[in-house]
Amino acid sequence: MTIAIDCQNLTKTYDSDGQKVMALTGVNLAIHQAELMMLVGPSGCGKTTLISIIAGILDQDEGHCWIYGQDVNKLASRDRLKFRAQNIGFVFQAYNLLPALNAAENVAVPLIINGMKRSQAERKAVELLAQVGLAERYRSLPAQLSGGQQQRVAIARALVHEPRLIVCDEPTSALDHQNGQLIMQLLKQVALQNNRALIIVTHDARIFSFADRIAHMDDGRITDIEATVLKHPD
Ligand SMILES: Nc1ncnc2c1ncn2[C@@H]1O[C@H](COP(=O)(O)OP(=O)(O)OP(=O)(O)O)[C@@H](O)[C@H]1O
Repeated sequence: MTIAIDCQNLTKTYDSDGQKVMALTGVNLAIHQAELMMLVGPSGCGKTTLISIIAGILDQDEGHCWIYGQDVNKLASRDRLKFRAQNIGFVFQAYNLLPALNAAENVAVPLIINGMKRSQAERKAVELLAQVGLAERYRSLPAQLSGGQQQRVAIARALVHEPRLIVCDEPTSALDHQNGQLIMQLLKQVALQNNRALIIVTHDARIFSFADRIAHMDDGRITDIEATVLKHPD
């Protein structure tokens, strides 16, 4: 199996009002191509910090993280932005939609950043919104959508440019069972496509069965990695 993401000995300390907070204390984690890895653990154990480093949004203090062979930390900031825009889709816990743009315009952003013409990008965005069950709502502003609908827009935005790596922080937290299953089927289908990889932070036990492996985290490190026994019927 070919490795997509290789984290070695990652450490990260935050400075919080003069106090040092050790968020990662030496994380080693490898994720294979075509794999869906879930990351679970108690609040504050470092999950968001780890996936932010993997996604190139945050710098580690020590250690290395190779994404498809590229040590993103070593790239100059312009090249890093380009690498991220082309290769990584990120679903934030707080969705981070742009409030002045409607759903289709929000989803089109990664395509436009990567150089696609606006009209073509918005057409593709509408197609993806239909896949997440929002065909009728593409003209709505984020404020006109429910939390679950905003979450689905954020997921469509993370997938639209077909990135090789998709990183999701609690992607089903605002979704009911039916929409949670729909989104996981879509994410799983995407992850299994040639050479992609997917990492999902979640507390949602209803979706554990979609994982290929589950990494358990505690106190800033990975404590255990289990291959899932239960496979989803789909
Ligand atoms: N910007 C920051 N400044 C200071 N401390 C931070 C910052 N971000 C995170 N921390 C601290 O680092 C530790 C790890 O936080 P992190 O958000 O990675 O945990 P988490 O496992 O994702 O938590 P949750 O499940 O609650 O989202 C926590 O102790 C947190 O308080």
